[in-house]
Formats: sequence, structure tokens, C-alpha cells
Amino acid sequence: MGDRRIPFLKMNGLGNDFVVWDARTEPVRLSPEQVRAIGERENGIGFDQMITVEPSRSGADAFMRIHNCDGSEVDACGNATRCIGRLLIEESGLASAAIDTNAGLLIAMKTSEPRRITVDMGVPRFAWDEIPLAEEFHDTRAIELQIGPIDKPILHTPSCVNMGNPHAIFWVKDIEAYDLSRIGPLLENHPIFPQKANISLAHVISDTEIEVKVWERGVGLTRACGTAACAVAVAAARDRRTGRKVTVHLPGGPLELEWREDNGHVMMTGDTEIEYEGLLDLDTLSFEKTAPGDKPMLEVVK
Ligand SMILES: N[C@@H](CCC[C@H](N)C(=O)O)C(=O)O
Repeated sequence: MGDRRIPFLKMNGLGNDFVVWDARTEPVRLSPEQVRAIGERENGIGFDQMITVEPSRSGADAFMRIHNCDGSEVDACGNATRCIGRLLIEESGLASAAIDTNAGLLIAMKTSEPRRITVDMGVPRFAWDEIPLAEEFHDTRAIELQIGPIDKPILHTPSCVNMGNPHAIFWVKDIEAYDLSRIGPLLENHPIFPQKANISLAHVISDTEIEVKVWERGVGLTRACGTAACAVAVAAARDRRTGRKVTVHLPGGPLELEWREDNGHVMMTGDTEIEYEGLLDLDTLSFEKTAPGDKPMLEVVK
């Protein structure tokens, strides 16, 4: 029997963490059950998203496939785009990398700090059928949600944005006043969102600062969500709650966002981290850590 162990990288963007496979020369095929098992925090490697870097068919530097830890494949992940951008930039020695995704081509750019990457996340979409919503809404800045009495009146008119994936943003005075782990699943699975939605609670601190907590579709509460930060920044500027350049503060740290006036693209800048390198045994799904990442490994190798 051949060696059924495959190398992976464990990375994160502000604590939103990923297992990354390099499948550019050898394909990595895992069933949804295997993805869920590897994603388990107790017995598996543990991750929010699994990222498979594949050859690009469009001439980009690579194609990035994204799975949530519940096994579902999704089209966009902002924090992972920065992480994969960093890997491709370090590999090529160039100033930028073109990353193909199911949501379109995204460009990652190096900054003056090696771990900090800027990504052009493309243009946001606002039409009800592009978000998508189950019913026609002329204005998606405050859609009327039919929900139970408990979270009314505040949590019932989210602003909706598609950033390659669906987002609903609830403007609140205090993001800590809500139990997002309780209301997150109800809102994520609300029938108005036929493809479900990522749910953000957002509080505008000033013209340039927003505080956000995210319940991610297919994951749950995360330390950070890059596309949510983009969606919140765009929704805030669209409503003139802030200017077009803001810092979005997430539990895992800040992201710098700019919704450009000239081409409508959203630029996101933030940190990336390589946690460690490892090997996964495909038969048993056990793994070992083989090398440290950006920081020396604190844990003993399993
Ligand atoms: N963590 C991500 C978003 C990942 C996908 C999301 N859970 C979805 O289902 O759309 C990010 O940084 O954007």
C-alpha cells in the first residue's frame, strides 16, 4: 500500500482558520463526511474552511476551492483569499497573484509587511435575485423580515449584500446585547434566504470605524469573516452611515476596507498567519504537525 499521507498547511486570517491543500499537481478528493471529520475541533485538525488550491483553467495563478466545515462548497472567502494570495506571492516573488474562484477572479497584492495582504474583492451586488432573496425587494438596504416576536423590533430589517456569497447585516447599538449563537442559526436559515446567509451584527463607531460580529453560514460564530467585513463596509457607505474607507473591527482583529469610487471594487487589507505544516493520514484521518509556521509551535507534535 502506498503512502496515504498528504501534506497540508494550517493558516488563519485574524483567527478565521483554514486547512490548505496544494492540489495543483495531485488532486485531493475528499467526501463531505471526510471534510466534516477533518474539520472537527475535538478529534480532527479543526478549521472554519477547507481550502483546496487547484490549477487554474483561466490562466490565473491558481484556482481556490472553498468548503465550510459543515462540508458545503461555497464560492467566496475573503480571509482565505489573503492567505492563498500570500502563499502564491511568496512562491513567485512577484508583487501580486491572480486567484480564480467560483465567485470570479480576485487579485491579491503584497504590502510593505510580508504577512499583510491586500485583495481586490471585486464589486458587491445588491439586486434581490443576486443576493439572493426569495422575494422581490426593490431596495435591499432594509428588507422587512418576518421573524418571531423575541428579537423584534431591532433585528428585523437587515441590509443585504452579495460579496460572492450572501450577507445580511443588522445595524445595532450594541453587538454584545444579542446572543448571536442563538439567533444566528435562525437568521442564517430564514426562508427569505434561499441559499442561506452569513449574518453580521454591526455597530457604527464613527465615520471610519465599525464593530462587527459574524455568524457564518455553514460554520457558526467565527473570529473574523473577510467577505462579511466587505459587505458591512459597503452597506454602511451605501446608507451614508460611514465614508467609503473604514476599519472593520472583528473579534479576531481589524480589517481595512475601501469601496473604491472609480471602479466600485472593494479593497480589503489585513494580516495572515501560517500556524504550522502537517501531514494527514487519509485512511485514519489522524494527523501530525511537521513544521512550525510564522510562530514557533507551542504544542507538542501529536
Ligand atoms: N470566512 C469567510 C467566508 C466563508 C464562507 C461563508 N461561510 C459562506 O458560507 O458564504 C470569509 O473570510 O469571507
